Amino acid sequence: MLVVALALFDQEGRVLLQQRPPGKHHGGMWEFPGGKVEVSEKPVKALIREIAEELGLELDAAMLEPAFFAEEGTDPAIVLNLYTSRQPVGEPRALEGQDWGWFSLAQAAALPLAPMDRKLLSRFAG
Ligand SMILES: Nc1nc2c([nH]c(=O)n2[C@H]2C[C@H](O)[C@@H](COP(=O)(O)OP(=O)(O)OP(=O)(O)O)O2)c(=O)[nH]1
Repeated sequence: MLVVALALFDQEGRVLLQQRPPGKHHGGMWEFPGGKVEVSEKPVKALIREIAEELGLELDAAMLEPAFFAEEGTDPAIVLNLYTSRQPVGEPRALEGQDWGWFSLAQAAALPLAPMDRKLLSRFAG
């Protein structure tokens, strides 16, 4: 299964993270926004769709830079492709009622993160 997610940075170098709803897989843990790529869907299009659904932000493919990936599990194996964007995108709105925020990399690392998101975050910290 392919999942796409976005590390969106603001002008202060903080990254946007959101909290997974309670009751879902990894409920209550923090993650980069994104979601599953549908069959026959181009991954970058899936990411643009998910960001619009979750945060009300209209992104353009040209704003998205492929960054890192992580993988875990079997049956199904999950591959998470992370993109970055550092361009101003307007004010996010939590359209699915989720908590979200801008975090420095140190603040982000102190949150309870979903496992693949933690691995990906550590790539930015160098
Ligand atoms: N971001 C993230 N997702 C993970 C991790 N481990 C893991 O199994 N997943 C799964 C949970 C979800 O099935 C999927 C992420 O896609 P999603 O955000 O659209 O999932 P969802 O829970 O909203 O949707 P659903 O499973 O209820 O259909 O990847 C992880 O470490 N980080």
